[in-house]
Amino acid sequence: MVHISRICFRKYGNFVDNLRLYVRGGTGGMALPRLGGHGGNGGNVWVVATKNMTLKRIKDKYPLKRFVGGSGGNSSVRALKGEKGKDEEILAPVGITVTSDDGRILGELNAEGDRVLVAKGGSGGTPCSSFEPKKGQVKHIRLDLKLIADLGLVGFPNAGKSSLLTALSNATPQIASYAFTTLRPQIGKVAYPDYKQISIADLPGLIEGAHLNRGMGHKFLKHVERTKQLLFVVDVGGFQLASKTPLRSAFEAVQLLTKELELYKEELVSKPALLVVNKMDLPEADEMLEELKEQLQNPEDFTNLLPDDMIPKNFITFRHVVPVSALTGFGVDHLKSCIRLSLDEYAAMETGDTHQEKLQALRQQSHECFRNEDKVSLSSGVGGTQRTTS
Ligand SMILES: Nc1nc2c(ncn2[C@@H]2O[C@H](COP(=O)(O)OP(=O)(O)OP(=O)(O)O)[C@@H](O)[C@H]2O)c(=O)[nH]1
Ligand SMILES: [Mg+2]
Repeated sequence: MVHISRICFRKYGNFVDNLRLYVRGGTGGMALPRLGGHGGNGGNVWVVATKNMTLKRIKDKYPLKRFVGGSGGNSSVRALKGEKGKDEEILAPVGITVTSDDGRILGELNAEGDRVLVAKGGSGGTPCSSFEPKKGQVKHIRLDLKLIADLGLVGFPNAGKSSLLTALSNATPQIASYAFTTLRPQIGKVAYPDYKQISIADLPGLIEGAHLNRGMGHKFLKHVERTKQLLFVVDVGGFQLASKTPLRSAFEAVQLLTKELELYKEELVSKPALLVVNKMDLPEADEMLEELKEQLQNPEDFTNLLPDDMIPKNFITFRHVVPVSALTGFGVDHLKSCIRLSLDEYAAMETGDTHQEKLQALRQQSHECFRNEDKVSLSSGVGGTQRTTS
């Protein structure tokens, strides 16, 4: 046990998914009282989303974790308006949420080139400010990385999540027969014959009691917050963490995972989800699969298998239940098709929704437009144009 925790510590130490930084906008420049000039404004500090950047690189490159905008130039006889201070840019990876120390969200970096202003430079001195410049904003900010992937793998340790990602994608995650092999999230890309690519995030295994900070706790669940769908993976034969902990069947594993997600953030459970039943090459796998399917038909009838406080408020209805063997490749192509189908359906629904929303907004706008026209014509007393309502 000690051995495992030492390994966890060493490997996890390489992965940084949040960082606290000191930022300060540049001070404004002095004005020249004699000639009534204006000092230049201090430079701003921005966080800018860039490709191939990691929080670890920021940490290594700037050990002081301090970013300050340039000072504004003083006004002089040659230039009555002082030059603006240089902006400071913190290059950060895509997928960052920037928050202030008190938890207020300052902005999100969802695509390359997105930028968030984190500290404004002080204004330069002017005759109105008695020629005195202002200091820039000072803050501590937090950069919080949440992976952006189409699907997130959720499962107990050893269920075969990383093996599945290897079978599906180009990723080469670490695979081993002990729990907690995966210690940091990793993304794999799955390619389709029509060149469409989708991304899947492999996460460290959750265990029963993660909400009580057991195992890796809920630490990594933030990485499935932004995924479009969830891919539950269970071992058809169930899971037992240690000889002293109960053996959980595949059905129990599904419900315990659901409850852990619910305890982390209830919205997560309403994401579309697929269930992968792995290790179908094991003896008696077919019988166990049948039993699981039956239990999933009427989950309420089997809640007695779970501890009272671990019964989910709502049972997930999976869009697809797919038996596979990551080891032999059985069912993997079918799973690939189901994933694609589910994502395409979801995208079509979303465009349908946005279409409806846009239509609704347009209707609302034209409604308001007509109402304003009416008001104008009434207040001006002009008969104006006539409109027939349909
Ligand atoms: N028989 C059989 N074994 C499998 C299959 N898939 C994975 N395994 C084995 O199960 C063990 C765990 O596999 P991993 O892919 O590391 O499991 P994981 O869910 O990523 O585990 P953690 O990273 O610890 O959460 C390894 O010994 C794999 O070889 C399968 O389809 N059949
Ligand atoms: Mg793994």
